Amino acid sequence: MTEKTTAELEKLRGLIDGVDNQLLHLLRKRLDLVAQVGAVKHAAGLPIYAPAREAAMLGKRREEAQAMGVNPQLIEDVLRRLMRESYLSEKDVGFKQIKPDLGQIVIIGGKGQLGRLFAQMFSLSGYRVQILDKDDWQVADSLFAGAGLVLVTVPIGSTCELIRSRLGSLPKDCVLADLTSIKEAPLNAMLETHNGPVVGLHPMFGPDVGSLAKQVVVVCHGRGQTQYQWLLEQIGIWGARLVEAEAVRHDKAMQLVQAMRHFSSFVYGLNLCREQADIDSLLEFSSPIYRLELAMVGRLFAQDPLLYADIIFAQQGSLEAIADYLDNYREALALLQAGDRQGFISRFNEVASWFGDYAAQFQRESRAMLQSVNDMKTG
Ligand SMILES: O=C(O)C(=O)C[C@]1(C(=O)O)C=C[C@@H](O)C=C1
Repeated sequence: MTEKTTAELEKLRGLIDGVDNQLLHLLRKRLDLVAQVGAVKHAAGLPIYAPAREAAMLGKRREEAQAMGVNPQLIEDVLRRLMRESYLSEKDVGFKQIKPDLGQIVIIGGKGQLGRLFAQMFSLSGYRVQILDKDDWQVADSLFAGAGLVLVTVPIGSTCELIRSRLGSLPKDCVLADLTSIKEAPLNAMLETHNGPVVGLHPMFGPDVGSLAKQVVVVCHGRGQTQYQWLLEQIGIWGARLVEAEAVRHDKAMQLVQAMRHFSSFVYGLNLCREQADIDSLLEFSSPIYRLELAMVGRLFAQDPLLYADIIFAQQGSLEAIADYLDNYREALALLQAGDRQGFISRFNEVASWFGDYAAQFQRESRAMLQSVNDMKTG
């Protein structure tokens, strides 16, 4: 590089540093304003996540960006990242308590990660929360006596047995709910055991989400909705979207969304391990999509095997869904073994037309994800 080039670059980089510093000051200002919005919302009991405001704001900023010769997607990306920060900061002021006159909340299995997250969210909303873990059963009766909600979040394998053997004498108005990732069996166990209000919930996220804004919680109604409506509203205040479903339909979807998905990630990892694949080389040669896939598989093995065993072994139907998957794998492999390129292409087209417009939608969505995977690269 010539001295002139170095000097020019230095000067321009100095100006960029100045602009970035102004951006930082603007960010600080925005965070402070959002903190004030958080306080106003807390007082009024409004949910963190305001989709209509977000859509209007993004639309306006995109238009303004266009007029200024700035890529509209750039301002949208920046604002979406900023709003993620807003969800976290609004959580700091706590949440409006929808049912102040509720007795205490007892979380069975509250020392598990998901249990701890819900305990934190209820505490941030002003409720008195008691954790009942496996060694605490001697105090269970006294905790249940004043309970307005008993929330079960224990491993799937022990959920129904625990409900039937331990929860037969809750106060009549106490809401009984669970967070199990299958719904039919636990819901039936709760309905048979407790005569009061019953609802099944399935949070469709892991315990490391940070904020519940935009996360989905599936709701399977049991009995006495008017008595647990406050719980649904409370979850809405935390920013989550409630999706109502029949337990049977939910469980069927989980065979694909969870059991089959996790099982194939498990086998993918098992295969890499048995092949003694060199992860460093894989990463070095990886395209963004491969890196994303590797991250998705690898993250499974950073977690508790019991959790995944629970999910995969929970339903007989999952075994069938996984067996079907294996059949399709074998059939596709046979095309390869027979050198049947045309057969492969015609299956591909069959699947593409089945996906229809979703294929293009998924391509658009994954493009943004892949770009952020690439942005994360250093060196
Ligand atoms: O305007 C609000 O209601 C806010 O909470 C602020 C804000 C933002 O960061 O701009 C954050 C979250 C909402 O979903 C919408 C907008």
